[in-house]
Amino acid sequence: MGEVDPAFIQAVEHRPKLAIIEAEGIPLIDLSVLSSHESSYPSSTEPLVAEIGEACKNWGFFQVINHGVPLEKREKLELASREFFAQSTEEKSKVKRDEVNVQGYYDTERTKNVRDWKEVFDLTVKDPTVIPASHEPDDKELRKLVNRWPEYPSELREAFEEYAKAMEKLSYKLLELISLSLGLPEDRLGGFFDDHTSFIRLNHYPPCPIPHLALGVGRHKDGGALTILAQDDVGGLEVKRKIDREWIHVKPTPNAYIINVGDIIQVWSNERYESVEHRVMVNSTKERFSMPFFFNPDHNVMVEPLKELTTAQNPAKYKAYNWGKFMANRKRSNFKKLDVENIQIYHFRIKLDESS
Ligand SMILES: O=C(O)CCC(=O)C(=O)O
Ligand SMILES: [Fe+2]
Repeated sequence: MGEVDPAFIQAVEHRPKLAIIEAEGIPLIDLSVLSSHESSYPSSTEPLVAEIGEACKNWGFFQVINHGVPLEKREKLELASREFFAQSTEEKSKVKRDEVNVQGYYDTERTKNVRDWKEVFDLTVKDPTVIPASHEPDDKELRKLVNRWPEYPSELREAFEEYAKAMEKLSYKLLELISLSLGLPEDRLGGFFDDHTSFIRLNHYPPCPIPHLALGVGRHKDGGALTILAQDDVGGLEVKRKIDREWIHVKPTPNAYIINVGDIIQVWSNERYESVEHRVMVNSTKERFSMPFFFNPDHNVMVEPLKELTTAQNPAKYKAYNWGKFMANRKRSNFKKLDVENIQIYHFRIKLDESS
């Protein structure tokens, strides 16, 4: 790439600092106590629940080890992803997303209207996945998202399906632990996910000639419930630390998953837990691969603070909003550069004087 498209250039205040400051990182949590039991939570899991609660409250992010996901499943999909992205643009474009079916390959995503230095391939976990056809509140039409499978590598489909199953299992476990950490029954949140709209994004961040000016993904918060991220050993993910709002590097830990609570858990918990801003740095020599699993509820779920977590002294901080419409709105603005601001949960935030 000779001349770099100015659409990639971040505003001065959002440019990354290339020197990595080694600081206290996000918590590392060992899930091995879970493998000794299957369905109910004996008292031996209480310290784990407390640890998860603290991590969600203080960071919104943590890493897990001994999570029960077989390494081989992850490695198979990582390999298939590398093989897919190594093809020519022409080949990859055969499974390119379009305005009707937003699943597939694309290399022009923008975050807050600045282009991201990456290419991605999106696949829904349930195939097909049903979501509203448009973001218009009165439009009741639904649309089926179907996955586009590339011809090469032919192993991608099976690798994806196996990995997605393992991610589903881990996300239900995490959801139970998060419910318990909020003082709720373990099965309080699972019902929102019967027809979940989760998807996996395969990310490829090529080497970048201007790593001090561009980002792999600009600063953002994840809009869904939970994200489970597999990153390779290159590094580049940064999380905004809550205590001082500094960008903190997330050091790769072999075979760990990085978990973060998304906007939906922020709303359900009435802000006991917060969805935290993060971004991805790129570098001039190494390409990087990552695979986030976005755990999202059914499209018809109305997201609002859970009644058990609100009181007269701590009233609901959000009005209810429909997840499917929220998602349809986001997908729309991903696709085209629009002048309007991306939909955000603060658009549903109740101002104090309205609620009193
Ligand atoms: O690649 C990464 O490390 C994170 C990507 C991310 O934050 C996202 O796709 O939402
Ligand atoms: Fe993210």
